[in-house]
Amino acid sequence: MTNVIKTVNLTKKFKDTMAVDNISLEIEKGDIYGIVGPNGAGKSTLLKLITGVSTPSSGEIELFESKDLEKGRKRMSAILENPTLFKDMTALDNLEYFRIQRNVPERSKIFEALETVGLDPSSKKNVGKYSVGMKQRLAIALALITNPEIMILDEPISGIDPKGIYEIRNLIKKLALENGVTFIISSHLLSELSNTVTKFLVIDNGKKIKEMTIKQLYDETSNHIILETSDNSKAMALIEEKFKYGVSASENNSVKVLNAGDDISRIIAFLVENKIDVLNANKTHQNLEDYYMNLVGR
Ligand SMILES: Nc1ncnc2c1ncn2[C@@H]1O[C@H](COP(=O)(O)OP(=O)(O)OP(=O)(O)O)[C@@H](O)[C@H]1O
Repeated sequence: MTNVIKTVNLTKKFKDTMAVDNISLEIEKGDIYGIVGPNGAGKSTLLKLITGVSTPSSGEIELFESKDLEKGRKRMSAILENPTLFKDMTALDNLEYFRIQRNVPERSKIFEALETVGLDPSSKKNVGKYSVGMKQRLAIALALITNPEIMILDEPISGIDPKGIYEIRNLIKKLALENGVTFIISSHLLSELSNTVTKFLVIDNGKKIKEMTIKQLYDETSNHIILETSDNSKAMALIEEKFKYGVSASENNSVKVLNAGDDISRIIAFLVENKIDVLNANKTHQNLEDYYMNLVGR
């Protein structure tokens, strides 16, 4: 696979603050790459370094496997803060303004972009009357008119209602899958990104805490077992002794066996051999926010 973005020991220091501290990452074509971290973790600064809004104190960036960043950044579009949209103009007129400003010759691009994000080009409604979600879709349309291969969106779904989030999510996935656009999107919440990204990086105090694919996340968080048995106390004692897994009493008169998902059949068979009836046995997910809080600790 082709690396479209690579950073090596990327660092940005502001006086006493290490906003980005030695971050190395590799993002492949078509990835939807999430950057997650609490307030002040360094997410925006990292995005600004990649887009060239800010210059690194040290470290390196490669775009499309090249150090020619000026050329690479022409193939990238970013929405770092709420873009300035003209509130008393329609979506179409806003896009027309930006098309001319950005020297995009084909007028058809603005219709294509509106269609992609699901906004009606013939709408007479001024943008000032748009919901937050519609404004975000328009911002994405605006970023699309230059046909970017990389899109960088700083907190694209904050402040949007669930329906709006659903639409933005599907839009990002569609663009990644059908058009091969590579995304970097940031968020405070792992749960907000987990339905969208293919891979993510958790940062805090500018440092890389954990990088994993979404599959690894689900493997790590879905590996517990919830059991209902005819004798929970005895079941807990036997499982702990035989398998050395952590066990605890769980809600609804059940038993939770930690990180034991791969042994579910052996555990059931063992309990039955020991004359304990297993009434119910399921693998379960750890709450993603709990998992995330364990990683960042705040
Ligand atoms: N221009 C600047 N001058 C001085 N310090 C800065 C500057 N920009 C960011 N910082 C500091 O760098 C750290 C990282 O900030 P950054 O905005 O990148 O975090 P963030 O993860 O995007 O936070 P948030 O989610 O609150 O937007 C913070 O401690 C911030 O105060």
